[in-house]
Amino acid sequence: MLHRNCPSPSHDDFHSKPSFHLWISGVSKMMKMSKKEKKIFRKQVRSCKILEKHEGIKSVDEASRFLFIGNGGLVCGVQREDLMTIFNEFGPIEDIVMLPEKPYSFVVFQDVQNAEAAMLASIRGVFLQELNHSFHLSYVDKVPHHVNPYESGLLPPGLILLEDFLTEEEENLLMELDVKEEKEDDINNTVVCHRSLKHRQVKHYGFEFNYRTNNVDKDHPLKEPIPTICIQHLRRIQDITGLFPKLPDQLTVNKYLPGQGIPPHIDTHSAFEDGIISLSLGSQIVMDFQNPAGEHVPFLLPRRSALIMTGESRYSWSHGITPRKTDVVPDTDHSGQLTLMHRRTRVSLTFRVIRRGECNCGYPKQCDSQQKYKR
Ligand SMILES: O=C(O)CCC(=O)C(=O)O
Ligand SMILES: [Fe+2]
Repeated sequence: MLHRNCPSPSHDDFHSKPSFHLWISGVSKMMKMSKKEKKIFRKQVRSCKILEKHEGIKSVDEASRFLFIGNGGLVCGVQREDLMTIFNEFGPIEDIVMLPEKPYSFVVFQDVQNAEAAMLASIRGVFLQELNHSFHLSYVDKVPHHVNPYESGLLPPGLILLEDFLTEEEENLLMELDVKEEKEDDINNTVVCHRSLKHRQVKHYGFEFNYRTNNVDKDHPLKEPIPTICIQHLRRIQDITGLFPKLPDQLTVNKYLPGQGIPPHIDTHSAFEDGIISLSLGSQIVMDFQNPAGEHVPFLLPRRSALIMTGESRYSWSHGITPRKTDVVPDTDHSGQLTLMHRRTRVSLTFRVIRRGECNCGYPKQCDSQQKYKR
């Protein structure tokens, strides 16, 4: 089926003839363009030129499964889940390609008919009307090569993931530690310590973590130590890994609603020993790691898994969770395809061993103990 897609203005009759026509969906239906439609068309032409300049990809007249979404990129404030929500209505999506720093993205449908339906809707101007945002759609015959970030082969050294570490029953029991409504008598550090941070809710056991100083007051333990229900799991991690000669004595419970995250950080060296454990309850999430060279590694933490950061991954890579409602993760069918997953409420239990004395790790640049003596 032929569509009048995104002609280059040089051979286009757009400027020469005031009224021109558009082919739609193979139905030989000619549409006289209104002033508004012409404006959209002009923007579409502009978007296509940007596409060709940036990616060397030309729009094509023939309908295809690949849709170029001009004005639909990350720098336009469009999120993957916006595209998913909008375009999923037209049929199953195989891939969404969003490139960092670009004003466009690509939606790959499983079937060409679905792309045609989306194109037709776009011509009718139905997208993002409520957000006062218009997309400029064109067919393309390929999408830019994008490296699957999960297949880069780069992994933070020292990172250990124990999948299916907890049973569903154990997960449910541990969820009881969830950050509940704050109770008046609980919040002044006497029993346990609750805090509502901008991006998530936290609760501490054993020692309070102070987010202003990024450290703990080691001389003032909280009255409530790590709950006994956790100890069997910590012992199991001890057995499996051979690590943790001393069991963790500090626990932070983080509760993330979909859309919430934690900024990239390295847990303060002088506050905690090597070996940081994080149990994921209620939802999988992608944790972003970054090394000092600036290389990013997204790392999927499945629900009911235990993550253990040791050595280089603990001391010199930062970790964080980007605040968003979805994650792009490898498909469970191991096809190498990426798929979009909606986050649910995630409760994480982070267990750490309070450090007594200074840190003398092999990563002085990231070590507050060792930087202190340099000043
Ligand atoms: O939520 C998590 O798994 C990690 C939390 C974390 O990094 C922290 O509290 O320092
Ligand atoms: Fe952390």
